[in-house]
Amino acid sequence: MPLMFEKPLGMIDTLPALYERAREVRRYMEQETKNWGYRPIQTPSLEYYETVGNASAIRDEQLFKLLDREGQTLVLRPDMTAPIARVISSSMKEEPLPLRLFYCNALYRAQQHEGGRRAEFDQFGIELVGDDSMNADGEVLALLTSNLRASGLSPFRLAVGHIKYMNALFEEIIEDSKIAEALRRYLYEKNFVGYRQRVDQLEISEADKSRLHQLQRLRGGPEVLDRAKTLAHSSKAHHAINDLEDLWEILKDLGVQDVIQIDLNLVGQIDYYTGIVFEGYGGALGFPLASGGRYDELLEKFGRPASATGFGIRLDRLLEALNHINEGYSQNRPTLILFNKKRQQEALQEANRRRNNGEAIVVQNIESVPDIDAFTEKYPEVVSFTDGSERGSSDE
Ligand SMILES: N[C@@H](Cc1c[nH]c[nH+]1)C(=O)O
Repeated sequence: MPLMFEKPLGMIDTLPALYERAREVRRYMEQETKNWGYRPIQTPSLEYYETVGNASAIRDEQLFKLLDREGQTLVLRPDMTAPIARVISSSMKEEPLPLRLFYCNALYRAQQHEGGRRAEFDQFGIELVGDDSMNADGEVLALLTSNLRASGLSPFRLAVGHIKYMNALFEEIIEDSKIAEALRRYLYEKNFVGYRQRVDQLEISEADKSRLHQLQRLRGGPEVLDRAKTLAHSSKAHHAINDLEDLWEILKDLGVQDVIQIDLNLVGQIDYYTGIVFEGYGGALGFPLASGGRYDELLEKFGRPASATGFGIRLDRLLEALNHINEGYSQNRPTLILFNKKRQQEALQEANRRRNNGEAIVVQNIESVPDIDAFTEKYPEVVSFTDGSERGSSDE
C-alpha cells in the first residue's frame, strides 16, 4: 500500500455516519450529566511528562512523548483525571469543594501491536472531587447508569469491587509485595488461569492457597459481602466491606442496584485508585466500555489534598456495543433537493425555508452529479426542481 494511505499505529478515521452517531450519543450524555449539576471542562492535549504524565499512572510505554522548544518532555494526555486534578489545584483552587465536572476529549495511549486497538479515542467522563462519603461513589455509579441508559444501551451491567479489600487479603497471606503485585496483574488482565497457577506455586499453606482461590468466587449480589468477611480477617478488609455494604444501601435508594454486581476480583486499570473500583459492560463486547473508581491520593500530588471519584466511558466501545444491540439504527438523514440552473432560485429558497423549519437539507445542482441513481440512493426523500429532462424522483 502506498505510504500516503497509511496511518500511524492505532490511529483511526471516523467516517460521517459513525461520527454523527457518536455526536448524538455524546449529546444525550452531556444533557443527562448537566441535569446532575456537572459543569463541562476542557484541558490541553499536551501536558508535562514530569507532572501530569506521571500522575496519570499509565504505563510509560503507553505514553506518546515529545519535546517542546525548551527541551521539556511533553505527553499527549493519556487520561483526563490527572489534568483535572491539576486544574482544580491551580486555576480552580478558590472554588469550594465538592466540585462536579465532566468532559469529552480525545485521549492517547500508544499501542505496541497491530490489531485494531485504538491509540486515540474519545472518552466521556466525570469527576466528583472533595466528597469522601459513599454517597459520592453512589452518585458516580448512578450517573454512569443514567448516562448509559441515555445512550440507548440495554442491557448493561456494572461490576463493583474495592481495591483495599484485595490488598488487605493479599497482605494477610503474602509477605512479598512483588508477588502480590504479580497476582494483581493476572487479575487485571483477567487471566484467571494464570492467577490460579501462580497461587498454586506459592510457598504458603494449603489453607491460604484455598483462600486466594476463593477470592475468585467473590462475585455476585450483596451476599458476596458476607462471604468476603469470613475470608479476610483484618480490620482493613472489613472496613472495605463495610464501605461496600453502605454503598449497596445507597445504590438501592438511588434505584440502580439491579444493574450492579459485586466483583472483588476487580483491579482498576490505573494505579491511582484507592477504594471502590468499577467497570461497565454492555452489548456483545468482551471488554469494558466504562471504568472508574475512587482516587483519594491524586490531588495531593498537585498540592490540594482532596478525595475524589469518577468514571470514564470510551465512546468508541460504547458505539460498538450500541451497534450490536441496535443494528439498523436510522439516523436523522437529510432530504435532498435537486435543481437545475433554471430553477435555482426556487430550489434555494425552498432549502432555506425548510432549514429554517429545522429540517436537514442537502441542496445539489443536478448538472454536477454524474450518476443520479447512485447519488440519490442514500436519501430517504428527494425533491426535484428540475424541468423533468433529468432523472430523479420527485415528490413536489
Ligand atoms: N481516568 C480514568 C477513568 C476515571 C475517571 N475518574 C476516575 N477514573 C480512565 O481513563 O480510565
